[in-house]
Amino acid sequence: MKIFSAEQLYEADKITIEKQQITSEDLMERAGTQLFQWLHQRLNGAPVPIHIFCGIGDNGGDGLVVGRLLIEHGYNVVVYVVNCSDKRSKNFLLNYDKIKNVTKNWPILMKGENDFPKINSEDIIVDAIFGIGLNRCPGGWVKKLIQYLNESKAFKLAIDIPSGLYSNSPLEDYEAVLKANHTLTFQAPKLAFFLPETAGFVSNFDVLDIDLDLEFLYNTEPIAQLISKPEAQRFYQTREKFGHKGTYGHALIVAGSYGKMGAAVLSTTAAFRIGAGMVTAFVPKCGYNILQTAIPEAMVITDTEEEFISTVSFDFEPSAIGIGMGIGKNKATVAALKKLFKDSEIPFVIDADALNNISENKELLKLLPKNSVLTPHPGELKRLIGEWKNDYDKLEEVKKFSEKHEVVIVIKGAYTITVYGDKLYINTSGNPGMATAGSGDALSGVITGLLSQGYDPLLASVFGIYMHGCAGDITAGQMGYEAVMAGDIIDNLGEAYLDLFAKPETDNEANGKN
Ligand SMILES: NC(=O)C1=CN([C@@H]2O[C@H](COP(=O)(O)OP(=O)(O)OC[C@H]3O[C@@H](n4cnc5c(N)ncnc54)[C@H](O)[C@@H]3O)[C@@H](O)[C@H]2O)[C@@H](O)CC1
Ligand SMILES: Nc1ncnc2c1ncn2[C@@H]1O[C@H](COP(=O)(O)OP(=O)(O)O)[C@@H](O)[C@H]1O
Ligand SMILES: [K+]
Repeated sequence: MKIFSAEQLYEADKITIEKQQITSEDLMERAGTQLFQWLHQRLNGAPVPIHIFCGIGDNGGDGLVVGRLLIEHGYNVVVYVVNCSDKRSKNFLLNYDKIKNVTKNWPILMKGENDFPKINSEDIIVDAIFGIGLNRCPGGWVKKLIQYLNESKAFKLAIDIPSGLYSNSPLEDYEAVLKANHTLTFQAPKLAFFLPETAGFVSNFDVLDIDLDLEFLYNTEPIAQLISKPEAQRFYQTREKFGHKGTYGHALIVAGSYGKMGAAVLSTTAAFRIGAGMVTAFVPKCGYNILQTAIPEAMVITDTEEEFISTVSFDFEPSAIGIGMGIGKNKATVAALKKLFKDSEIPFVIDADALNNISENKELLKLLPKNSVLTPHPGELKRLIGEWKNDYDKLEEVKKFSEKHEVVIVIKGAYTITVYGDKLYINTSGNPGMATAGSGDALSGVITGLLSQGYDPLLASVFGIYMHGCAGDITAGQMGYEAVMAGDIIDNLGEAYLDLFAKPETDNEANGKN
C-alpha cells in the first residue's frame, strides 16, 4: 500500500472530483458515510453518548456528516464546533446547515475553556478538529481542549488523523496532539502513523477507501511504501522443481566471539530456515564444537584465534556474506573487516558489532561493498550517522547515507523502515514480543539467506523483514509476547512461508487491509 503526502492527497481529491464529475461535497458525503458505516457496524444502535468535536475546515465537515448520519439513525449525539477561526470551509458550512435540518439540538459553538463539556468514561469522543490541513501547532484554548480530551477515559476515535499531528512533517508540540484510541484514515495511511515519535498518538488505524481516482493513485510515486502480505506475496521467488542446493546459494556467516557464540548459531540457523542451499559459519576456534553440535547442517571454518575473529579466510565463493553478529570490537577484528571488505565484491549483510566497528573506524565506510545491507537498531544507527533532531530528520540523514555509500539501510524497530536512496519501505509485520535478545541476529541470517538465493539486496531486505516479523507474529500467537525467544522466531520461518499463501480467514485480510 502506498503512503502519500498531504499535498498528494489534496491533488488526488481534486482529480477525483474532476474525473468522477462530482462535487467536493459529494466526496465529503462519501467519506462521512464510510465513517458512519464503520461506527454503525460496531455500535449496532447502542445508545452510548457520542461527542463529536468539529473544527472549521473539511475535517470538521467530515465530523458534521457523520454526526448527521448518526442522528438520522437514532444515535445519542452531541456535536460541538471548535470555533477557533471565522474562516470556515465551504463544505463545513454546507454540512453545518444540513445538520441543523435533522435535529433541534444544533451544534454547540465552543469559544473557550468555559465551554468544555462533561464527558463520562463510557462515552465516545470523535475527533474531527483538524485533519491533514493542520498548518500550525494548536495553541490557546484549543490546545487545552485537546489536553482535556486526552485526560478523559472515553474512547477517542480520530477522523483521518489525530488532531494536532501533521501527516508527514515534524511535530513542534507533543502536548498539543490528541491521543486517539483508534484512527479512521481516508484512502491511505499517513507517514506519521509509523514513526516512533508519533505512532503512539494514532494507536490502531483502519484505512477507509473513498474511491479516489485509481489512475492517479497508481501512477503517483508515493513518499513511502507499506509492506504487508500482498506485497510480500509479489516478492516471493518460487523454488524450482529441479533446483538443487547450489541453486539456492552458499551463504557465509561471519559471527561470534567468546560468550557470544549464540549469535552465530542463530544467524546460521535463520539463513538455512529461510532457504539458503548451504551455509558455512566462520567463527573463532572456541565456536567449533558449539556450531557443529547446534547445527549439524552447517559447515564450520574457524579463525586462527581462540576467542575472536582476526583473519577471515575461506576456500569457496560465497553467494552472500552476513557479518558482525556477536563479533566484538577487538582491534584484530576491525582489521579483518577491513581486509574482507576490500577483497570482496558481493553484497554483505552488515550487522551489530560490524556496524559499531564501522562507526568507530569511519575509514571502513569507503570500503563498504556496493549494495550491501546495513541493519542497525536505533542505538547502532545513532553511532553510525550521529544524533537526529526528529524522525523526519533521521529519515533524511539515512537517505543521504544510503545514496552516498550506495547501501540499503534497515532501521530496525516496530515498523522497521528499509531505506534505499530516497525510497522508504515500511514493514507492518512483527510485534513487541520480538524485542528480545538475538532477534536481530535472526534477521541478519534471514536477509543473508535470501541474498544467497538470488533475491537482490533491496528485495532480500524488504521481503526478509516481512517474513521475520510474520514468524514473530506466529510465535507470539503460540506463546504470547513475553515468552517469544529468537530461536522460536527462526523455528517459525517455515510457518511464515506457509502463511504467505494460506487462504485468508477474514475479508480484511483478503483485501490486504490493516
Ligand atoms: N477535500 C476533500 O474533498 C476531502 C477532504 N476530507 C477531509 O478534509 C481534511 C482536510 O481539510 P482541510 O484542508 O479543510 O483542513 P483541516 O480541516 O484539517 O483544517 C484546516 C483548517 O484549520 C485551520 N487550522 C490549521 N491549523 C490550525 C491551528 N493550529 N489552529 C487553528 N486553526 C488551524 C486552517 O487554517 C484551516 O482553516 C482531511 O483531513 C479530511 O478529513 C475528507 O472529507 C475527504 C474528502
Ligand atoms: N516492538 C517491536 N515490534 C516489532 N518488531 C520489533 C519490536 N522490537 C524489536 N523488533 C524487531 O526485533 C529485532 C531486534 O533486533 P536487535 O535490536 O538488533 O536485537 P538483537 O541485537 O538482540 O539481536 C528487529 O528486527 C526489530 O525490528
Ligand atoms: K482529526
